[in-house]
Amino acid sequence: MSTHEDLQQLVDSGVIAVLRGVERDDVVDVADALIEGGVTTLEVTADTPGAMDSISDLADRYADRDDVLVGAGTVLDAETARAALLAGAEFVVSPSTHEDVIEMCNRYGAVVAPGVATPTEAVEAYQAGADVLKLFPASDLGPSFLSSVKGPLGQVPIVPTGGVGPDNAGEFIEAGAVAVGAGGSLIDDEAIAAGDFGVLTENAEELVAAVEDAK
Ligand SMILES: O=C(O)C(=O)C[C@H](O)[C@H](O)COP(=O)(O)O
Repeated sequence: MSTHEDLQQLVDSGVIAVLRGVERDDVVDVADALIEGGVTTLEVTADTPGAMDSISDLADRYADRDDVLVGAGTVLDAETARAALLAGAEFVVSPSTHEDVIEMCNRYGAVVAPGVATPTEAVEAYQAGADVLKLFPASDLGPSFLSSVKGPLGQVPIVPTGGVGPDNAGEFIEAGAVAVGAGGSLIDDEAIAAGDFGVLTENAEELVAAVEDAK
């Protein structure tokens, strides 16, 4: 798919699941459970041991699923971005803005979502070639901050991430977010350790419902 189509799909999906610290042995079960609950955009963070292998496992598993997007998160440099793209990542997310990461993703046609926390950072990242911006840490900044930023910067697609869950996702969408990113409210380490992946499906369903209701 083209960058534009991937971006559209990411936005339409409404929720980006952040898989941080999920072991490679569990990653397919976790992904299957989230997809069953309606979360079809999956970000494996690069600080997770074996992250590139996990990305590759997921990219292979869902190669025939046009509705599933696999990407990399916590990407802080161009080397990590390139490794993620080679492993099969279709999008790259960072908690901060790195021009070399944006450049690398633009070069290979992958969606890139740098992290921003101020209007100046938002404009600079968008100007540098970001496709969508991750507002981070979103729950500390709050929906009203997002709504204020969207006043003058209505053209910039923003995905709030960090502390987002079913209780506040709707407020962020109403404040102008195109989608939300969520880790902690979806991923339950105890449930994963117990092999109870149904909990993740329920978490996904709850978050998707909150986003859909607000759209
Ligand atoms: O480093 C990154 O690229 C990140 O994705 C930062 C956070 O891990 C996410 O923002 C998820 O935060 P929670 O939903 O609060 O778990």
